[in-house]
Amino acid sequence: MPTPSRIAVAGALQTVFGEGERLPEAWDRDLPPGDAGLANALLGLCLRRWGTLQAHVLPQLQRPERGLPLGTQIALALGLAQLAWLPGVSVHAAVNEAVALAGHRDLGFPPHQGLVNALLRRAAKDRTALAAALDAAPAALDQTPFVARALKAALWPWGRLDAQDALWRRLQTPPRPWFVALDDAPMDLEPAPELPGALRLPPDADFPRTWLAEGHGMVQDLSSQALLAFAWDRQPARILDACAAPGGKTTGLARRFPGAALTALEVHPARARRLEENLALRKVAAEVVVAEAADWLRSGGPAFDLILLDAPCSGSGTLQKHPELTWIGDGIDRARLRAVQRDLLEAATQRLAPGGLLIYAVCSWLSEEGQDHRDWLAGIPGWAPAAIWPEGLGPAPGPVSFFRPDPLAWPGEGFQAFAFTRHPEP
Ligand SMILES: C[S@@+](CC[C@H](N)C(=O)[O-])C[C@H]1O[C@@H](n2cnc3c(N)ncnc32)[C@H](O)[C@@H]1O
Repeated sequence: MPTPSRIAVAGALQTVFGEGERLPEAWDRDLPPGDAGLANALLGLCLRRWGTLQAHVLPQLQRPERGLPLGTQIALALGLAQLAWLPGVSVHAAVNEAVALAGHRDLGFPPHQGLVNALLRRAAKDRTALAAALDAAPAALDQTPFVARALKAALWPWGRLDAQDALWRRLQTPPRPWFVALDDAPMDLEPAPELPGALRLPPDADFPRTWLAEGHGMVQDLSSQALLAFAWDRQPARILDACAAPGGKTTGLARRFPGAALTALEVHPARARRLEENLALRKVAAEVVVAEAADWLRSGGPAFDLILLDAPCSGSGTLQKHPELTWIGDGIDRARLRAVQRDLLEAATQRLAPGGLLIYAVCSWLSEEGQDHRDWLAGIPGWAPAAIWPEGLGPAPGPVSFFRPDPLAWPGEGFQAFAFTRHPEP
């Protein structure tokens, strides 16, 4: 029987390659801490190097043109990744676990247990040579049209299309998370040099699961933390977080504007439950409403002084944290997303108080998900761009009303955010 960490990784790979779905947040939640570390490392390697791993196997098959069932591909990817890149895993464990996985009725393909055994034993004869051969494979094997589009979109505004290889190399390294401390509970974190207030784990420190689970802090990407440091000197009375789960930015808004009445909308009931749990854990007072935001905004009610629209998006800026997007990104219906984003933005304009601030954000590099919506709103009479470039990041490289960090200089997620204010009625 394979260990829980290998079963969890194989299940995650089935989700991505079998069902074409994103991985759920905290996909490793049920694993003990020691197992979760190995599982995350292994899953990251399999996802980042999936194309290379499969290409390595194919020429060794008698009938490569027939390909392999997914269960066999997964067992081989797990075995090869451990042999090549996880020297702490013994040959015995790497091979036997993978063979056992191949024999798993739901996750593997039992008729290929012998094949998996033979291919992995051959690879295990020289682990160094295996790693060298895999590392010498062309980067293109691990890319898809979605990746190519994301890289170009990230670099084009900076006139740096020549830097696609450099950016891809960064995206292929596992990210080190950033944290926000919510109280004084001790935790061995160090200030992140990129942004005042952002924190990082010292190298080799254990992931602070208990500290997070007890609500003393949260993981939040640097770009999201920077967004919440936007320059605005008003104290809003009513704030709406229109797309709120799992509540990272709701928490940030509550901390920044403690006196304001905060409403958090979320369309998916399960995600809304998660939002409520997170807010309760962090002692954030907010009214959580389960509703489709555009409908809810258009259904009438009082205006808000500040609306944050952290819109659903392709996530193209999160490839480093979510390597599975490489393989499912081409299946994302971008036209539908664009339409949803525009609809949400239009609905939000109907509920902003005169003089209020409307912030739109996406963790995507694609212009169609950010810049294009900004250009659209700029053409609507009565709306004016407002500063959003985060205080503490130094001078903005472009308009202060557009937060689009340079991907070659900024280690946070790919991000586009813009702000508009509504002119008071004449
Ligand atoms: C980018 S995530 C928000 C992340 C969140 N702001 C945070 O910082 O933790 C977008 C969220 O909006 C929700 N959502 C998507 N479409 C929505 C809609 N039409 N109305 C309300 N919520 C929506 C998604 O379920 C998802 O939880």
